[in-house]
Amino acid sequence: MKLIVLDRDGVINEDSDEYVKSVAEWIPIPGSLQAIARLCKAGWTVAVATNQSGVARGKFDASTLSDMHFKMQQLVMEQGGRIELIVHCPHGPDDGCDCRKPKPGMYRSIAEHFGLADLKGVPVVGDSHRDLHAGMLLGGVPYLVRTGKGLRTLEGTLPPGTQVFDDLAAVVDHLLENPR
Ligand SMILES: O=P(O)(O)OC[C@@H](O)[C@H]1O[C@@H](OP(=O)(O)O)[C@@H](O)[C@@H](O)[C@@H]1O
Ligand SMILES: [Mg+2]
Ligand SMILES: [Zn+2]
Repeated sequence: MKLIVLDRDGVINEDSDEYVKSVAEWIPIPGSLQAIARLCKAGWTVAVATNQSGVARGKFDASTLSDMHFKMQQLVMEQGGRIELIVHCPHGPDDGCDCRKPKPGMYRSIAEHFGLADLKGVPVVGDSHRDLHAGMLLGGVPYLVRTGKGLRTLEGTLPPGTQVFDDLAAVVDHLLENPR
């Protein structure tokens, strides 16, 4: 199957160092919703894996997060696409969970959801090193975008084989122009 796993904040929507705390603060990055729809129309299955420590930090609650994801899904569907699965980690850095990136728990759950043993060859798109590292632990192919925290991430060492693009739309252009 043509599966892709996207980070949320800084890839699909604008990120904030103050956390994205409300539906109103959830603002799509130009071209990202259309990019997801283009993938879907080309037969791709789109999943999202997102750290949401803002829940553990008390910045917003699970219901608000769910409302943000309803908005994201609705806006993608308005473009003719659909996000098949959204997995999030609500925990904080000190909670010792298995799902907070860079741990691979969310990516493992996504693979299991689709009946896959791993994510070998699956593009994993993120704006932070932890997104790429977590996806690669399951065999994912790393793509960094310059949106969100991507430019900051570029200042550090990237995982080997990481391909860098300006934004999600550019990643999708590349994937659709180079069918595997
Ligand atoms: O990029 P994804 O995984 O979709 O979501 C990241 C967000 O949950 C937040 O992650 C936080 O990291 P800490 O959780 O505080 O380390 C900070 O980087 C925030 O600026 C950011 O909005
Ligand atoms: Mg991010
Ligand atoms: Zn977690």
